[in-house]
Amino acid sequence: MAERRVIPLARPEPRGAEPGVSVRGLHVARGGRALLRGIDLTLGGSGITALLGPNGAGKSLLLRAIAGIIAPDDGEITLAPRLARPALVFQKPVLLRRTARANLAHALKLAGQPRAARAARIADLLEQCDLTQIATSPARRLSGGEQQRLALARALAADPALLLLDEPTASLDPKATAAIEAITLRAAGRGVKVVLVTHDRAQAERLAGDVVFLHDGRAVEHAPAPRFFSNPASPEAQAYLEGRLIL
Ligand SMILES: Nc1ncnc2c1ncn2[C@@H]1O[C@H](COP(=O)(O)OP(=O)(O)OP(=O)(O)O)[C@@H](O)[C@H]1O
Repeated sequence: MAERRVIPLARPEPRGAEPGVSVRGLHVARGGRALLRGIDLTLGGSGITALLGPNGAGKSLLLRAIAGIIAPDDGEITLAPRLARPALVFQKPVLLRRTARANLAHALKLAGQPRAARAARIADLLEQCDLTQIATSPARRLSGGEQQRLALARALAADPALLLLDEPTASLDPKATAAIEAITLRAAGRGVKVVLVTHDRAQAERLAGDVVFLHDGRAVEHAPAPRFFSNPASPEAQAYLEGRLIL
């Protein structure tokens, strides 16, 4: 009989041994400028990894490359088969100009979910993301936080094993941020691998099991979060964590 898993609310620890995302010699250039410059990384198949670093470091580009929506100029990215269909959530939610429920119905249809199963799944997603009360509201009338919860619900519709979040709370207030963080932690608790781009060091401390610090197109450091925050190894990360500009 299948074992039922209890969903922990605490920060999930990375299971380091299980490979998830492998990035080898990744280079991305645009307009003759090298933007990602030889990134080598191995991320575990579960837990939350934060991509942290100053503006322009290359965090979003790396996330998009992992998502497969930008092509490397050199190098390769390999996803474990289980993670092969990632879902991506942007800072500014991209939603259909229809109700919250219709947005989820559309996502489920795209995910190939049989029509008969959709209603129950929509109810589940609305519940998970605290959207049940506003299911019939037009998405464009929702607050920023509600729209982002809907974007997350839509991303979760296809039951992805890899969730890629690009600054999902950057324009949200603390309460809305807390709601997004809770959904993220619950997803990770169910075994979804999360890669989170954030500017917010405190958010990385709250959520992440491991941190990749990027600077100037390079992954300068990759460490377990407690070690990264208490004892960063690279001068760049030390400067960043002390609030100094890295020139
Ligand atoms: N399509 C593009 N063409 C030219 N330059 C680009 C393109 N996309 C990104 N860049 C540049 O690549 C660098 C890295 O961008 P990226 O968005 O990945 O940074 P980031 O670390 O996510 O920064 P931020 O936190 O400000 O979003 C920046 O200097 C950016 O201006």
